[in-house]
Amino acid sequence: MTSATGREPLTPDDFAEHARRELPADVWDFIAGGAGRERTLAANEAVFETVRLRPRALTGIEEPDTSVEVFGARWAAPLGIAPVAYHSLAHPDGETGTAAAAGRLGLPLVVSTFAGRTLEEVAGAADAPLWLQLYCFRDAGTTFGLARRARDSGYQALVLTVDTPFTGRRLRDLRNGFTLPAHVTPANLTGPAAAGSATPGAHSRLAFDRSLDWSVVARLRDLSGLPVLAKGVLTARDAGAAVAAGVAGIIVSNHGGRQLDGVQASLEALPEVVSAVRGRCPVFLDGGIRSGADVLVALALGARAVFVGRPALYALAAGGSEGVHRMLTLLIAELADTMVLTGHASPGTIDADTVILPGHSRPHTGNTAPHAVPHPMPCTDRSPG
Ligand SMILES: Cc1cc2nc3c(=O)[nH]c(=O)nc-3n(C[C@H](O)[C@H](O)[C@H](O)COP(=O)(O)O)c2cc1C
Ligand SMILES: CC(C)CC(=O)C(=O)O
Repeated sequence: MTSATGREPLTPDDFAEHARRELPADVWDFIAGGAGRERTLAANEAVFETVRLRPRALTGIEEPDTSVEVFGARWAAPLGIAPVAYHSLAHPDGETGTAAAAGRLGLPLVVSTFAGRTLEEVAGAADAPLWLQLYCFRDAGTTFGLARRARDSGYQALVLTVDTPFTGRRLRDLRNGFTLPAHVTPANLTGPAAAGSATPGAHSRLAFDRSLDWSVVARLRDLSGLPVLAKGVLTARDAGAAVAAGVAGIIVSNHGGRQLDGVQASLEALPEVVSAVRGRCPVFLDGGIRSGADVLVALALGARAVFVGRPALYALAAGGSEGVHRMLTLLIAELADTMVLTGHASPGTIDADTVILPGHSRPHTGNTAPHAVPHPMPCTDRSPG
């Protein structure tokens, strides 16, 4: 697992560079790409560059405790792996390799509806919490069957993806005529739900249920007995609807810039959602997290924890299960260092005063409660005027 410069990867970007060399060009494009002109994809990472950290001196913290509690389970850090389809595209270890790596470190994995391994196989490989991400199919029996299987094999929550009535216009895939290699199939789908899945974009338009409304949250919760989170919320309005529908948590996400190009970066949307939720459920974030400092910034703006998507596949491509273990270990170590240097012995104290947002020379004062209503995040649009 060495990079182009012959060195061990030290950051998610190093893993990405390695993956780019390993993977066929069309597979790289499927993973790395976004919708439309990829403005939101770029903004997800760029927005973190605009936030400044505030150091603390002589705090006496020797070893910070990075762990957090989520739905009664202890995670080793406020960090998990986002649902990403087909890990076997990146490496034969697939989702079982990712689950084993995350599990060894005490970090959760959200398994995609489009996993290349069965839910039961992944459960057998994991020692840490598993959540199942759900797409809802026109064939409702498929969706509810997945939810029941998740409950029966020990998954701790369902993550309903709410931003994808069909997949966004991903121009790289359209130009490449992308189809999945024959060995990569959705192991948990059978019958009409699986038909045509080798072409993800076209398949989503045929198979996904676009008639859904928020009442599906209660149906999924009642039949599975599991907490249901909504993934893909970016506005106060949708956050309010999600809470009213009874979600146990919200994941602020724009699907890694793969759905509606032009929407806010996830971090930009986070304060609005946190304010609207008013502590009624935990708020999580994915999109653009590429360092331990990024994790801390998201917590400072009100996230309980964050998820990484592409970095998991890049690390898998670079070194299989061991690669994922190394990438996650590096992120936890960076987070721990950043916590010491900003004066936080545990994630619970990381508050809005830990960061300065663009356009501000000082942090907002008077807000020292952890995860309290944070600053508004100004738009990072760099266009003139
Ligand atoms: C290749 C790929 C496949 C994805 N598959 C799914 C999926 O099956 N379900 C889902 O809800 N989100 C899916 N996502 C979105 C991720 O869950 C997540 O929102 C996004 O990757 C986070 O951004 P990041 O890649 O910058 O960390 C996928 C993302 C990628 C890159
Ligand atoms: C197979 C796709 C529907 C997975 C997905 O959500 C994505 O590619 O963003």
